[in-house]
Amino acid sequence: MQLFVNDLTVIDFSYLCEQRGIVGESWIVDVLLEGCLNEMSMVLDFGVVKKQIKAIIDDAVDHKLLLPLNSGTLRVTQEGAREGHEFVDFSSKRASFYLQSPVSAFAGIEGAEITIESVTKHLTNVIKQQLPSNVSGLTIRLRPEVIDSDFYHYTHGLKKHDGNCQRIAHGHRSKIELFKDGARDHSLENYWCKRWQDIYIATDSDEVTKENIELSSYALENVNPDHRYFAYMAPQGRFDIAVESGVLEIVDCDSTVELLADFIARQLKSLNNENEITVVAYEGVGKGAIAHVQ
Ligand SMILES: Nc1nc2c(c(=O)[nH]1)N=C([C@H](O)[C@H](O)COP(=O)(O)OP(=O)(O)OP(=O)(O)O)CN2
Repeated sequence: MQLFVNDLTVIDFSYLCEQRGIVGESWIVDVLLEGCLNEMSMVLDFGVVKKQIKAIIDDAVDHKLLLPLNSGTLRVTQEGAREGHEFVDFSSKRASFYLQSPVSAFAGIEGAEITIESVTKHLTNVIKQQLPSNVSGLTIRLRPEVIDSDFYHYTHGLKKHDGNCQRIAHGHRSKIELFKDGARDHSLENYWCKRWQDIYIATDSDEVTKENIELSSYALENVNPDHRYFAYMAPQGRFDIAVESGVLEIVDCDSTVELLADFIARQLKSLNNENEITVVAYEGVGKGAIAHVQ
């Protein structure tokens, strides 16, 4: 007997890519289970699938930075890091990135690159270990949202969030809808999606000097004048990141979707003073914020 739950959850995360650098991503998760019926005449209670399997998936990859463990340009070390923290150093064709975070903010994935296949394999292995004995088969399907307009991938961290969004390098794949005097403007959307393609969004008040950043000794020897430094303490621990300016947008606000919508609206208003601007900004799949400027 087979049992399915489509749209079980959305995983919002970032990953390191040798070509693209740091990439924010959102994938919808569908689950198919196979097995014989238990004493309740069920393969597995939907309640268990929706709570426990979702929790296993969240714990494994949601709001984390996924590390391609076999990439030749990745270095991971705990030497010199705070207790329970880790340093991650990575170089890509676009830029190099250096981080310190609590270990729980990272997830190592086998392979030289992060793909739907490598993450599916990772999740399948983790979930299989925790299934009851009557469940013999598990198929995980990960898929990006179908979007018929422009979208961007961004990475950020929310230091004031009391959950996993405080992690300094998690991200989203998000669409955006922009309106000038009530009319949709696809060329403006295209401009913002190019500007924020594979971008790291940092808050100006989190910027620190090189003297105050905590990174690996390798990172401190290899940063270049183009790197900017961001760090904060949050309930889970200390977070640090060095990002090159070519892949960075520094905003004058927290990077909640409300304030990103407002940031874009303010920028557009300054260039289109006569027009009423509306920004519908998504954070991942099916949720977001709307900002209006008259
Ligand atoms: N009002 C807002 N709430 C939250 C924001 C935000 O910008 N405005 N942002 C976040 C995080 O950035 C987070 O990445 C998004 O969280 P979400 O996917 O909703 O988190 P969960 O994993 O807890 O939700 P699931 O339904 O389990 O996917 C958080 N909140």
